[in-house]
Amino acid sequence: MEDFGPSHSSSTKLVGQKVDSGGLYRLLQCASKGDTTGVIQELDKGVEPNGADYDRRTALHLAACEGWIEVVDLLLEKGADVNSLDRWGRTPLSDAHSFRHHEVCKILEARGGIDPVGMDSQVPCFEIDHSEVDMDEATRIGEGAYGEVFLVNWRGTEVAAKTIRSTIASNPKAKNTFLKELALWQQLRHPNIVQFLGVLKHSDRLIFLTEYLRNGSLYDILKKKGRLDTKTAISYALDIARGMNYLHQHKPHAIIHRDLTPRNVLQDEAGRLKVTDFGLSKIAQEKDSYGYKMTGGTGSYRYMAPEVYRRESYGKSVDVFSFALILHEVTCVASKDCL
Ligand SMILES: Nc1ncnc2c1ncn2[C@@H]1O[C@H](COP(=O)(O)OP(=O)(O)OP(=O)(O)O)[C@@H](O)[C@H]1O
Repeated sequence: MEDFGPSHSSSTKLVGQKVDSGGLYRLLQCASKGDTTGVIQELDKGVEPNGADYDRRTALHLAACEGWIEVVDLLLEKGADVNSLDRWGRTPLSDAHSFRHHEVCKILEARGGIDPVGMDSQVPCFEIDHSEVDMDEATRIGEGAYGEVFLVNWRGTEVAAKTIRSTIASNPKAKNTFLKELALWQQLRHPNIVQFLGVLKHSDRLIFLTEYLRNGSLYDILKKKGRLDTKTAISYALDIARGMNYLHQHKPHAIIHRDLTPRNVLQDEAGRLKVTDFGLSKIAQEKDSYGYKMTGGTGSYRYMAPEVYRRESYGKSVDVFSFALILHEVTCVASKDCL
């Protein structure tokens, strides 16, 4: 996907002021793709190097996350703040540490970079003490195939707490697979991927926290609005494509979503779409052994490539199939009847 135009130019909240949001988004996109020429172009146009997206992620965070040495050097040269904090309290060095980009770590450290989250960024799955979240005060948001979702308060921020059904959590093999998927999710950082925050430890239930997206799912949006206008549809398509591209480009192995549906695409306050729940469907596909229902009950079969339910392939093509169907629906047919 080559178009790096603004996601939602009129509604997006940006930390960097005095620039059009399109310029800032292009800078962020170029930084995350290692496009040095694009970064220079945007900075030359006057885009502020410390501008940030809604999650307060700067171009330096994104370049450090991906290990783009040249872009990191360039941004620092142009005045990027080496210790800017994103919404999760992470600096560019925290991200470079997490992804083991040693050269980038050295560059950032030489410029005074610090990593406030320290070893937390290295652990396979960030554990949060259950006493930090009062589940008795939780507000139920909804329910999916794996369990209920609640709105809770964690460290002064509203976050989503996803509880996993006891039928799954009590099965050691299923629980283990779940934790492995969460450990992978914990490593991911992208503006179009829902941010995983951690697993509650010492809890009698399996509960994990993610960022809370107050506008709900694309499913809710389509149900309410029906077919979208072209501009919105393109902007949504780009958001999903960027998130999916990030998953598919993941090294050393591509991450295949397997359950990309409008219900698994959520919208933040700024109007940006983020993909969630990737990889977790792998567990549901082993439904027979764990005895719980497949997500198809809420509409997943509709978006599922034939090779998945024939259990022939779980490659990138299955996500492309789902993506194409979602695109078709948001641009052509989305109506209350088809959802
Ligand atoms: N991070 C979140 N922020 C806000 N709402 C959320 C979040 N995660 C899930 N939800 C809402 O909670 C409900 C249940 O979500 P969940 O992911 O458990 O199931 P689902 O995706 O709807 O269905 P399935 O599990 O069958 O795919 C949905 O309505 C979704 O919009």
